[in-house]
Amino acid sequence: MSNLIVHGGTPLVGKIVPSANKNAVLPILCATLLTREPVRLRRVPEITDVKKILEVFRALGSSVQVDFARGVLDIQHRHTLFDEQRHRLPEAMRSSIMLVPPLLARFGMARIENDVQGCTLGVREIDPHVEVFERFGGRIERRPDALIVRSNGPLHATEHWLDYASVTTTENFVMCAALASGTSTLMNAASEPHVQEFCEFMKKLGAHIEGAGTSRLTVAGVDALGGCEFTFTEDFHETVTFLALGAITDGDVRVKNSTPGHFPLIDRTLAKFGIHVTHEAGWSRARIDGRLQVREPFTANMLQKVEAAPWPYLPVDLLPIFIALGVRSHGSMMFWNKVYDGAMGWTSELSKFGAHAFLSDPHRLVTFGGKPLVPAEVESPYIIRVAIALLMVAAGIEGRSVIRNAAPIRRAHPRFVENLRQLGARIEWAEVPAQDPLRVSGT
Ligand SMILES: CC(=O)N[C@H]1[C@@H](OP(=O)(O)OP(=O)(O)OC[C@H]2O[C@@H](n3ccc(=O)[nH]c3=O)[C@H](O)[C@@H]2O)O[C@H](CO)[C@@H](O)[C@@H]1O
Ligand SMILES: C=C(OP(=O)(O)O)C(=O)O
Repeated sequence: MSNLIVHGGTPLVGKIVPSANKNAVLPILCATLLTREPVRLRRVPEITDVKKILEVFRALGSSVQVDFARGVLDIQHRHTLFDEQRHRLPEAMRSSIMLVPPLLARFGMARIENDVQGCTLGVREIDPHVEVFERFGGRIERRPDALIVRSNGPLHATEHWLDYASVTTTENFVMCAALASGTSTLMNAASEPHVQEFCEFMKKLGAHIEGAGTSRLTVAGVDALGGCEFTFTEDFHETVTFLALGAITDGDVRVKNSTPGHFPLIDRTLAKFGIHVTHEAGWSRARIDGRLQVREPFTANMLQKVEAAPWPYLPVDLLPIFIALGVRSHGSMMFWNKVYDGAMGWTSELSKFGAHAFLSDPHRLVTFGGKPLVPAEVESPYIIRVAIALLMVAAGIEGRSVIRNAAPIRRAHPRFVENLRQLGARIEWAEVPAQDPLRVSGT
């Protein structure tokens, strides 16, 4: 088990260049399997999810050359073969499901393990994905441990309207449509920055996509996709994380940011806690005047609130980071997770720091911030952004805290601890043997 030991209370100061967004990198890696031509990716982050997908590609016989120090990946799926008996898609990561369209396109069959769940945020359906595969002509076979998807020959174009704007289902739709015969249309498509970045990459491969960044996508199928070079942009999750870490420690952090156009709502949400963000000459900076303070709404008898939902709402993956700010800020704030029904259970851990947070229902939490906080040993669930949120709270409290089970951070953020140390944090990883569940405490 990987724990983080944090000696908090030090203001974080300095400059950070964020890594690439895991949720753009992973679909793009999966999409490379749609082409037999060489692809070069730059700014590839050394994170565990990337390594898992690259292992799969190597096992399939693809050529994979990666230099994480330079962030360069050269990949070519020319002599690639998939054998359903031998090969398994990685479990414990949602992105595995995005290997299905390229496997279907290349080998006419794919297999989805039952555990492609990723972060434990509550129910994460695969039904919208299955519907998309079926719409394109895929046939589904249910087995006890997996679903098998098959297609005879190329997929055929389709029109589809999603129940909700699902990120990975939209990416799967685009991958299926890119090589399907005819023009496909998706309504209620997801439009997150990572979906836009993914569509940009697909266009570089030669896909014909219109409407990226909107809720209506049109994809005209082509016979084959080519190779390309592509450079990942900075991860907005990491940008917000470092800005918020600067604010919660009363420091001054500047973060490189080439896409300030994605930030107006994020900035306004930070302003609700008294944090003022500026974007100048490619760098973002967060400052607080005095102390973290929840801004009172003008409407009488209403709680100030942060609502997270599919883009262009505030991204749900940022909610834990804002909850960390909520327990530090004076005043009350309501957090409303409109996406997941099981993403808030971890908030009971906050009481170990002396924080007051009330879970009203599975979707809504109220923080009563500004209480005196104490260092603590807390347990992170298997949720990347929660491990970070707990670390953020600890970083703002003088004394030694421990975040147990913080390893999920390595799924998305390379050199995270090194980056924090560069800003002045006193933090280190501690590898400890996992506890035996049968061992009674004290024996
Ligand atoms: C690899 C990747 O890109 N993962 C991201 C992707 O996951 P992923 O693509 O799995 O997330 P979805 O957009 O499908 O949403 C996840 C779940 O939320 C529920 N749901 C979602 C939206 C909605 O309007 N109604 C609703 O009920 C559904 O149960 C769904 O299964 O998008 C999520 C939502 O931004 C992020 O948390 C994940 O980090
Ligand atoms: C929930 C996340 O990832 P995944 O969908 O891969 O579990 C995340 O990136 O915060």
